[in-house]
Order: sequence, then structure tokens, then C-alpha cells
Amino acid sequence: MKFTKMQGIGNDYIYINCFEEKVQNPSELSIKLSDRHFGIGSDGIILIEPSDKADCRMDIYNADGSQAMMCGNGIRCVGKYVYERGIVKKDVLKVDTMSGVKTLYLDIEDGKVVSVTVDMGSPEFQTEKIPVTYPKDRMIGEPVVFGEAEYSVTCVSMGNPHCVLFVDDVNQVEIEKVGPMLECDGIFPHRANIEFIQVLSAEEVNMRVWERGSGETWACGTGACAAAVACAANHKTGRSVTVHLRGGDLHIKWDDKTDKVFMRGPAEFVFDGMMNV
Ligand SMILES: N[C@@H](CCC[C@H](N)C(=O)O)C(=O)O
Repeated sequence: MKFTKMQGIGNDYIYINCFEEKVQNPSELSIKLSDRHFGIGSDGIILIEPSDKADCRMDIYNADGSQAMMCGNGIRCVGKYVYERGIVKKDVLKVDTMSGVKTLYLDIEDGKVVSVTVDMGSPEFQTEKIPVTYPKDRMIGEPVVFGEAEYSVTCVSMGNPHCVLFVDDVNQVEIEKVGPMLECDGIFPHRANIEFIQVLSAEEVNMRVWERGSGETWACGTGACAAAVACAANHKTGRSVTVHLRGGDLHIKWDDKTDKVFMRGPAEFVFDGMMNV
């Protein structure tokens, strides 16, 4: 089977073109291929498929084999893949996902996609829809004790569940210890992606992320959107924010007229390969 490794600011997935290939058991395949010692090495796999409601469809599986509803860094890579490989030759295209059809705006120079802006839709703050078990309709800046520490917690869905915490210094976070504990805390019936945010100014934040099903990754697009929305909702930043992640920067704007969140960032090919399955 042919595959392509791509990354969006270091959030790396193995992409399979299902216009040509057939994948039998994607969960099992993701566990096998994502292994950085015995597999190819990635944060998961992404299937690019035909769709009857959009230009193509994306399905994402985390490194532990769990299926996710949406992937912000992945969808930019899908845009670059389908454009540059001639599957969808449009600079505005629609991609179907488990969390609905998303519109992508490609920035093209000399036939290459240099960045992609994605209309990520509206953030969902309703606790039961995220889902998070909490005795209030919304969880914005709520004090919660996890383990030995109390955090100011904001929960939001960007098609997938996010828990945003504010910290003084992201580099001091013991993410390997705190990340898995929070991801699997009983208040998250479907587990959650955990974002640690250090506010630098009204326009800039540092972020580290512990992703549900993949552990610490170098970036998370839906997580950066959740973080920007959480920062604005807590009056810590304005509605346009540059999020500095381990693998690079994403630019997020939460539009006050439409309530939609727009994410802009790069997408890159790493290599193509063949695997025995
Ligand atoms: N890295 C992604 C999100 C991938 C899915 C996530 N781990 C989940 O289980 O919800 C992104 O860039 O958004």
C-alpha cells in the first residue's frame, strides 16, 4: 500500500489516498504504523476518501487506534495533498469530516500550497455537548483541582473535546505526568485533549498540548482554536491570536460577527513510501 507522511507544524500523520487504496482495519493500522520504533512513526493516520457531499472526506485515527472527529493540522495537509496531487484542483475546497463539512482556502504560489486557512466553525461551550460532566451549562475559567494542583479550567469543543488550562510557564509543565491524568479524568466521558496555555500578550500565547490518544504532540490545530477561544472568553487576549506551539505557529481568529473560528498555518510533505500490510 502506498502512503505519504505529512506534517503541520510537527503534528505528523500518515496519509493514505483512499481514492486508490483500500484500508481494511484503520484502528489496527494506526496503532501499527504510528509506532516510532516498530512502525513508520506518527501521531496517527489520516484517510483521504471520496465524498458525495464535499470535494473529499478525511477520517482520522489517533496513535492508540481511537477515531477522532476532527483534526486541524491534518485538514490543512489534506488540502495540500488533494490540490498538489491533482485530485481536487480548486483553491477553495470543501472537506467532509465526522464533525461536518469544513471549507479550506488555499494560498498558492507557483503551483504549491504555502498555507491553508480553515473555517473551523463555531466553538461549542455547552458542557453536555463537549462532553464534560460539570454542574453548570458552561465551564469557562472554573477553578478545578486535578491531582495536587488547582487550575482555571475552560472546556470547549472544536468538533472534538478540549480542556484549556492557564499556566505561568508551559516549559515547567510536567506534561507526561499531568497530561494522561487529565485526559482520562472522570469528568470527561470521551476523554479530552488538554491544552496548557501561557499568555504572553493580548495577541500571543505559548501552548503545549497533550492529545487524546496520541500523547504530547508538537501541535494541535483544533487545540490552538480551543485555546484562542478560551483566552478571549476569559478576557486574557483579543479575538486574533498567534499560538506558538512546539512545532511552529498558528494564527487563529474568532470572528465576532459570525462566531466562526478561522485557523491559518502551513502544511508540508515529508516523504512518500510503500508498506506491506
Ligand atoms: N492533532 C489534531 C487533533 C487530533 C485528534 C485528537 N487527538 C482527538 O482525539 O480529538 C489537530 O490538529 O486538531
